Amino acid sequence: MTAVDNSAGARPAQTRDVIYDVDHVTLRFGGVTSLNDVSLKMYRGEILAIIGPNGAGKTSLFNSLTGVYTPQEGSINLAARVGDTPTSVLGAKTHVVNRMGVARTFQNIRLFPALTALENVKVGVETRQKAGPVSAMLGLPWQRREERESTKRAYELLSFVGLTQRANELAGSLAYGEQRRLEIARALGTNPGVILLDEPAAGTNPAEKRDLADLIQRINREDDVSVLLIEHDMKLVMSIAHRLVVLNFGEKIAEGTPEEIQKDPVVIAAYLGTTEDESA
Ligand SMILES: Nc1ncnc2c1ncn2[C@@H]1O[C@H](COP(=O)(O)OP(=O)(O)OP(=O)(O)O)[C@@H](O)[C@H]1O
Repeated sequence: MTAVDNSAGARPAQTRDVIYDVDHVTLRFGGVTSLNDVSLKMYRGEILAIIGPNGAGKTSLFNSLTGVYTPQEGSINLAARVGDTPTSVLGAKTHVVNRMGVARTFQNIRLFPALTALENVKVGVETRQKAGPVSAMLGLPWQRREERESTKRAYELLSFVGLTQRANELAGSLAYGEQRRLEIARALGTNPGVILLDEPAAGTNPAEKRDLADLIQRINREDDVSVLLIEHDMKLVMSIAHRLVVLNFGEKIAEGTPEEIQKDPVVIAAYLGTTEDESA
């Protein structure tokens, strides 16, 4: 992996503009506590990674941030776009959280395989438009204008993720790494302030991982979208994240820069499966 300039990490600390404010969140499923009193802040402009061993609670956190789950305790406030007033996401439906400026990709790719790459991105873009099926059928002038704008924006996004040449191919026929990038393009189509990427590098080869690392940094710099990332590939995470939050057994055990996290004995013990006492 090439050396990466993480200096943008200084930006959030200066502005302290909070996107997500997670405060003392606890999420239980029957007897299982998947998040235990977790607090964290995500700042505008940053690439923040959530890491931790299997079952640590990373996906539970993503699901709580996007309205899929409603934690029993604590609060989660969101101000995704510049100037937004912090608003609780607890109890909000996922599509409402999306409209509040949060886009997401999933561990298991969720494209429409029988639609073209272009059509998949247009689905994302059109969630922001006002035309419904009736006006689309009637072909009203503003509806036709929206259609043109949506096609133009979808082409821009395909170009941004390097898939212009694939625009008219079925999503299901694209290579795995291309599908991952297409999912990101579709998510960006909803014009988010923050994008949540759930294991974007899963199943990709080393060249695809490098492309992905580059793409995530471009989203953050050129498109000015804050990025929250779950990723098991430590090399990738450490090369692009400004900050990391580490979960283990549903609890936040550490938070800091890649350099701080890499040498944190509590984190090392969690990944090696030992307790501090055992490793002493
Ligand atoms: N819908 C659910 N019902 C019951 N238990 C759940 C549910 N979702 C998550 N859990 C439990 O919560 C805990 C945390 O799971 P979660 O999927 O959030 O971890 P993770 O860090 O994302 O793991 P992985 O890296 O393996 O994806 C696990 O014990 C899991 O079994």
